[in-house]
Amino acid sequence: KEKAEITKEQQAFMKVIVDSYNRHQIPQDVTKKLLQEQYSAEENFILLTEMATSQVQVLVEFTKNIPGFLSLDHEDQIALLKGSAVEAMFLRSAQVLSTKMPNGHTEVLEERIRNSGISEEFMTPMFNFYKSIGKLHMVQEEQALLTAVTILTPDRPFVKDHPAVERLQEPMLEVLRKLCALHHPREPQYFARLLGRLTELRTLNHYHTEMLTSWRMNDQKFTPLLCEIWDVQ
Ligand SMILES: Cc1cc(Cl)ccc1OCc1nc2ccc(F)cc2n1[C@H](C(=O)NC1CCCCC1)C1CCCCC1
Repeated sequence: KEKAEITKEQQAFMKVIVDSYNRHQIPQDVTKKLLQEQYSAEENFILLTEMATSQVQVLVEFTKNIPGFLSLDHEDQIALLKGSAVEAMFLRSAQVLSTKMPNGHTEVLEERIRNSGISEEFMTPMFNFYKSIGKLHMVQEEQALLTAVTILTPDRPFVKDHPAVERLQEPMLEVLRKLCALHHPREPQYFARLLGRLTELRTLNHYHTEMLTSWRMNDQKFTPLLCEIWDVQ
């Protein structure tokens, strides 16, 4: 019995993370802009760098609210942020695309993304991921916790104190497991499928530098923050 119930302290814990996630939602201005018109590859690249730059800043604020994060070794805090920022961007992009929109808007958005300047070879893995996230119909709490679980992945490059990160990730996974059972009672494998998406996310991480350098334009410009996060320039 007690295994399934979300305890009082888990509820409090989850509230901190979900409130912070909601406070830091990227305003849907990227979809509004993309729905307005098909921009050139150059304009789209600038839009991406603007959105990505603000998303990283938002991610840092969200991460600071994760209970216990700020008591981790400072270099490990940086390593976790650097190691998860791209995955968090793709996760956020997937969540934006799977948001319910008026009829036909999602199709237009997909079309604009397909013609944005990202080279063809990355479309399939990217949209496969978006579709697989969309099919999960995650509730907000699940989205927030999945983002927190992604950030607190112990085996990122340069993380020294793995056990300390695992100790923070474990309670997060426990609450997420209970949430999945609560919101998807008829899908006992839902939690496992959710975690399976994190594996797909890592493969997208693998492509990201090529996605940027192969963008259909010359001499891409990056903000200093993105040079850190995107391993470019
Ligand atoms: C995240 C990411 C990383 C790399 Cl390397 C390459 C590409 C990419 O995003 C693709 C991508 N998938 C999307 C799905 C829905 C959507 F509304 C926008 C999406 N985007 C790009 C974007 O603005 N993403 C930001 C969304 C908010 C959080 C930070 C990132 C737009 C940029 C303008 C040209 C059309 C693609």
